[in-house]
Amino acid sequence: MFVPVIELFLVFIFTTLVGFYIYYSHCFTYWKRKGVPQLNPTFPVGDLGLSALGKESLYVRLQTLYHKFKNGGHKFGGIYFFNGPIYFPVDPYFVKEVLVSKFDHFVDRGMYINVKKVPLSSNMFTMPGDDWKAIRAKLTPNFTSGKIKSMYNIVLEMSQNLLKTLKPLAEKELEVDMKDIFLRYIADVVGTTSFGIDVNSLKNPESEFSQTISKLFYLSPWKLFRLVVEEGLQNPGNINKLFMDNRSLENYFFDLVRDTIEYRDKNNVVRNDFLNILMQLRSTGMTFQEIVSEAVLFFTAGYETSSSVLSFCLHEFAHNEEIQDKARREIREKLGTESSKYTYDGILSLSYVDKCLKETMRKYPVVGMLNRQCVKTYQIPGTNVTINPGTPVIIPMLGLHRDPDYFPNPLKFDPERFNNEKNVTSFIYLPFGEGPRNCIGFRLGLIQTKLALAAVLNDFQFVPAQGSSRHLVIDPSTTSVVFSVKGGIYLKIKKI
Ligand code: HEM
Repeated sequence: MFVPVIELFLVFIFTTLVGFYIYYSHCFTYWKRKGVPQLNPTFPVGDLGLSALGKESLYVRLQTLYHKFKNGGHKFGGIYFFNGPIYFPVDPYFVKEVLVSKFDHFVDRGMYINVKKVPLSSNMFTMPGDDWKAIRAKLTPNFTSGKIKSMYNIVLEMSQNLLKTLKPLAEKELEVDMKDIFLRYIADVVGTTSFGIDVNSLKNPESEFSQTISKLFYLSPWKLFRLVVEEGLQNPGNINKLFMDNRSLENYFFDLVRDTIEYRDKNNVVRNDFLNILMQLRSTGMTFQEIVSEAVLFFTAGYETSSSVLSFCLHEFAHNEEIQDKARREIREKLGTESSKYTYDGILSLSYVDKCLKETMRKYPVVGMLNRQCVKTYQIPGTNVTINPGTPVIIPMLGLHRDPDYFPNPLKFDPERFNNEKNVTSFIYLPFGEGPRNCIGFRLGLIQTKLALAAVLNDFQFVPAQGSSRHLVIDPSTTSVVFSVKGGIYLKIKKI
């Protein structure tokens, strides 16, 4: 009696595994059956290759897939994240279809949201359809150049703190991790504008706020494992759970915002910052939970992105002395040498610095891909193929930005590419995304990076640290959503 039970059990296990394998392999025929070009997905990771094991950056992998489709003469294709199918436009015409022309078919990002279990998971970045439209409409008037200009003094004050932090390091001509310094500068700007508190992480890197946000971006292997089991990785949008499902962070931010709001209400404090704007929106029905979620979003969306752009740009300046000198000349000629007097309009007039930043964001698109989700059956133009609602879409930004057909010699840092903006074909250069769901905070992102660059270039010179590599390489094992470099970005800093 005993032996047949074991045998039966083994047969059951074997049949289940074979059945699962057959089902899983069948998933890899999804695009072929639809008549959409696909590559050679492999069991079990699909098209993710080594990036599934953290041995190649996901953005680099997507860049490889982009070239495989393009070299095969395809303008779009279908890829697989594990066994999940993803629509993958390659040609700018098809990119534009998703982001703008047929935006109503691709309104969502398909991000994980669960307001009850993970309250911070729901915000303007992640919300679907009508909820997103409503919040975007409410918040858009608060990101105009006029509103950002009214926050300029906060940015100016932080830029002066940045100089104070760098001065003693420059006097000793030390090699400094500029990514770390800029993270602290941006934490001070975005933390102050989003939460209305003096963050002070430039002066005090060990502050409670600094410690807490370092947890926001730390992802333990255990969390990743739980995510795989609970949600799967077939949809890139599930990554949102990884970041926002953290009870202690949640408590910290809820307490922080509650205390500040109570204080401001009690003392009639009005400040030119995002928190004030969100507080005013209470009259339109915005709840406390929504206020905290949006404040945390503004912080996270501006923090790693802006500090990465700044450190990448300085890295390029260090390796291109002439470009660094030309940028400094422009700053001093147009704005003088007292950076505490630089004005909002003055910063905007720095056209060469602007080109340098554009070229930085081309070479190192801090968010290496854009994502959307199909919400309405979409027919790919010129074909009978339809994309079904629920299908995720990925736009391979790194592939486009480093495509030699669009940007010859793509690893060369050449701000002159942007001399004539018309030369930069649209829907190829997408550092802030495009269409109705582009980056709402791009003005703040640009002003805080330009001002910091102007201030530090005016006072200091940057040269490569010993042994630093010419072209920054994305850390393959990173779980960060931004283009993240292993070991920081070290530069030697000298007083001028
Ligand atoms: C240099 C700095 C920044 C870069 C490179 C950047 C880049 C991006 C990109 C690529 C997207 C996705 C756009 C798309 O899918 O089409 C995005 C979305 C977004 N960004 Fe930024 N960002 C920056 C700074 C900021 C700042 C400072 C804020 C807020 C204060 C912000 C708030 C947002 C929000 C709320 C969204 C979602 C918009 C929506 O779904 O409606 N960003 N950003």
